[in-house]
Amino acid sequence: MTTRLTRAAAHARPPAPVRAVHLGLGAFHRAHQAVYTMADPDWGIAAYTFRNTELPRTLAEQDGLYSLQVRGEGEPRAEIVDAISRAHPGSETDQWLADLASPDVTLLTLTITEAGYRLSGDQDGTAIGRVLAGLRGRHRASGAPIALVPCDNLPGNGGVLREAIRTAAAGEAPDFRSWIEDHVSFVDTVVDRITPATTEQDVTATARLTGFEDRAPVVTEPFSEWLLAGDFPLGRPAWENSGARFVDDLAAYEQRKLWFLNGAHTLLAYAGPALGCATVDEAVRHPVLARLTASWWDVASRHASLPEEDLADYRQRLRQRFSSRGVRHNLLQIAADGSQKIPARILPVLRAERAAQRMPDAPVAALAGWLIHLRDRPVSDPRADELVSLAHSADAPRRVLSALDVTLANDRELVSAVEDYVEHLRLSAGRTV
Ligand SMILES: NC(=O)c1ccc[n+]([C@@H]2O[C@H](COP(=O)([O-])OP(=O)(O)OC[C@H]3O[C@@H](n4cnc5c(N)ncnc54)[C@H](O)[C@@H]3O)[C@@H](O)[C@H]2O)c1
Ligand SMILES: O=P(O)(O)OC[C@@H](O)[C@@H](O)[C@H](O)[C@H](O)CO
Repeated sequence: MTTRLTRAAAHARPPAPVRAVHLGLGAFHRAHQAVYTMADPDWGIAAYTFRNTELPRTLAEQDGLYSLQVRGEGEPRAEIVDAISRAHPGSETDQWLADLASPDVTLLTLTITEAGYRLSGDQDGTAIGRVLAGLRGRHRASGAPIALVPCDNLPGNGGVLREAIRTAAAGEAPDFRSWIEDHVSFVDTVVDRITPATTEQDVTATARLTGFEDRAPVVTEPFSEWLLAGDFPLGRPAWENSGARFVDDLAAYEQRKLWFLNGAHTLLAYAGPALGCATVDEAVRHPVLARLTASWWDVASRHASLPEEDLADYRQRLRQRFSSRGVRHNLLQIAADGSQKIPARILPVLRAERAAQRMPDAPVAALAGWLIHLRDRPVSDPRADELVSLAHSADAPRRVLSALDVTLANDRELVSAVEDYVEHLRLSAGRTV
C-alpha cells in the first residue's frame, strides 16, 4: 500500500516563501529549474500553467511536492522535490497578477515552448499577453525591478522575449514602456536535461521507488546543465550550488546545444518515424539514422565555434545520452512545432554548406522527414494549416521550404535533393507511395 504524497507524509519542510514565479508548469520545469531552486531553502516557486488545468490541481493536492525519478545506466533513484510552494491553473488570474506585482518576487522563469514566443495579432490570453499584464500590475504597484528568465530552446531566448514584450507593449503608456526598458532584465539561458512526458508506467515505477502515491512524477536523465547570462536586480536563488554557471557570453554554448543536441533530435524526430522508429534510443540504434546523426554532427562541427576537442567530447556524451534506455523520449513529442525549430537548428548549418557548394545528406534528410511528417502525421505546429496544405500541393518540397527560407527554396539542387530523399526514406522503410 502506498501513502498519498503530501508534505506531512514526506516529512518535508513547510513551503518556502514565494520569491520566484514560473510560467509553463510542465515536465521540464520540474526536472530542471525547480531542482536547482530546491537547493536554496529560502526560495519558493509559485508555478502557473495556462493550458493544463489537471497538473496544478494534482500538485496542489500534493502540497506542491512530486517525485523526480532519475534514470541512467545504473539503478534508478528518486527524490521528492519541494521547491514549488504553490501551483496554480492560469484561470487564477488575480493570484497571477498579485504574485507578479509582489516586491517579494524577484524573478519569473518561463518554459512556454518555442511557439509561445510567437506574436500573432491579439496578445490577450497568450503567454506574452499574460506576462505583459503582470508587468503592468507590477509597474503600478511597486515598480520594483524583476528578472525574466526564459528556459526554452531558442537562440538568444532572453532577447527573443525582450522583443516579444516590447512589441506587445507598443500601444502601452510611455512611462510603462520606459519602465520595462529600465527595470526588467531579460536573462539569456542555455538549458539542458532530457525530460520526456511522463507515462503511466513511470507513475507506477516511481511509486514503487518512493513508497508514495504520486500522480505527478517526472522522469529525467542524470545529466543537467544550466548556463545563464544577465542581471538579477533583486537577487536570485543560489542556483550555482546545484551547478548552474553564470557566464558573460552564451553564444558558443547555445550553438553547441541547439545544433548538436536539438538539431540531432529534430533530424531523428522527422527521419526516425519515417523509418519506423518511435523513440530517440530506438532511432540511434537504427543503422541509417545512426549514420545520419554522425553525419549531422560532422557537418555541424565544420561551422561551430567551440574547439574540436570540446565538440568531440560533447558528441561522445550525446551518443550515451541518446542511447540510454532509461529515458525513452518519444520522437513525436520532439516533432512538434518544426516551423519554429528547424530555422534555428538545421538551416544555419545547411546555408553554410550550400554556400560552400556542398549538399550534406543529414540536413536534407531532416527536411525530407519533415515533409513526410507534414503529409502523414498529426501535425502540432502554430503554422500547421498552412504547412500541411503546402506539403500536399504540387511542388511541395520547394513550397514547404519557401515557408521557412525563400533563398533556400530557390536553390533547385537542394529542392531536388529533398525530393529524392523523401523517396529514399520511403524506399528504405520498405514503403512505396
Ligand atoms: N522536456 C525537455 O527535455 C526540455 C529540455 C530543455 C528545454 N525544454 C523546453 O521546455 C519546453 C517545455 O517542455 P516540457 O517538457 O515542460 O513540456 P510539457 O508539455 O510538459 O509542458 C509544456 C508547458 O508549456 C505550456 N505551453 C505549451 N504551448 C504553449 C504556448 N504556445 N504558449 C504558452 N505556453 C505553452 C504548457 O501549458 C505547459 O505548461 C520545451 O518546449 C523546451 O523549449 C524542454
Ligand atoms: O521541443 P524541443 O525540440 O525544444 O525539445 C524537445 C527535445 O529535443 C528537448 O526537450 C531536449 O530533450 C532538451 O532540449 C534536452 O535538454
